[in-house]
Amino acid sequence: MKTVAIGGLGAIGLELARALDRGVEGFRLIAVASRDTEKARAAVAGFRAPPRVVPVEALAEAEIVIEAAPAAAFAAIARPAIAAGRVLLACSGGALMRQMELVEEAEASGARIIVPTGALVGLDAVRAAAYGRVDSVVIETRKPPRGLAGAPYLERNGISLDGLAEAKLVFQGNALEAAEGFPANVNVAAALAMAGIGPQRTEVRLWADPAAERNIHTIRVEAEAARFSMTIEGMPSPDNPRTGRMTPLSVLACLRGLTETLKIGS
Ligand SMILES: NC(=O)C1=CN([C@@H]2O[C@H](COP(=O)(O)OP(=O)(O)OC[C@H]3O[C@@H](n4cnc5c(N)ncnc54)[C@H](OP(=O)(O)O)[C@@H]3O)[C@@H](O)[C@H]2O)C=CC1
Ligand SMILES: O=C([O-])CC(=O)C(=O)O
Repeated sequence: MKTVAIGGLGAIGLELARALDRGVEGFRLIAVASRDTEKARAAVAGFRAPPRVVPVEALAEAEIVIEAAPAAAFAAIARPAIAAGRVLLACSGGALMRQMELVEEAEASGARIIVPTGALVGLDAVRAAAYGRVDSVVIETRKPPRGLAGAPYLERNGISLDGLAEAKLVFQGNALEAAEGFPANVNVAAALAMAGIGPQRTEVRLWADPAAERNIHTIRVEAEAARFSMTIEGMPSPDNPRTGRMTPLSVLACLRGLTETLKIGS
């Protein structure tokens, strides 16, 4: 049995905690941390085996630490886990991409940092293609306006999405600029950039679309070995419209992949 701890109990973290409590072969949830300790206690109170509610630094007691908190809380969860040489599953890929010195720290401590595919599709193909020449990687994301509300880039540039009548291209730039401007929205772009040709060369286009009922991500890759495009239309989570329901499922698949005898896909 590998021990697991979760930092953040929102749309992703609570789903994962519930799934682990129902039983995921080979893994046992021992601790959780969140911003509001009382809320966290109440959330896990009815569990079959309630995990301890601990401060974020104590999550590193577990062999596997799942980070599922806002980007601003990423380092507080990641650093102790990395220092203790743990396996860190990081949902806030954009935050990681902006603090890549953590990867060097992990190398020194023997920790591993794993970014699940999350709400995206096709990172296996992107990683494989990146062993050869890749000419371009583009991601186009389309979300209902409520899934983008409050992003720092929109506020800084005075872009209002209220009463939007048709789809609007709200951002075009590289993955680093996107992660800075939309920390709660473009973790998929960050994961794509880290899987492929890096944040400077990965192009991001972000649309607010009042007709969209799903979070739609299309990637287009031009590489020497292959040209491919893939689209995923994720159902927004009922708890947080910015986050797709695929994300906790992807983290579960990633977790199982750490130990399963037969593992399909890279
Ligand atoms: N890789 C991917 O494909 C995707 C990644 N994400 C990213 O994953 C992360 C989690 O997303 P999601 O579950 O939707 O987010 P939510 O906003 O639904 O939940 C975040 C949770 O973190 C808690 N929290 C807030 N501050 C802290 C803190 N300082 N320390 C510990 N916990 C804290 C919140 O507590 P409280 O409720 O008390 O505030 C809440 O329980 C985000 O960074 C998001 O952008 C999201 C979607 C897809
Ligand atoms: O869930 C999604 O569609 C993607 C998302 O929010 C992110 O990348 O942060």
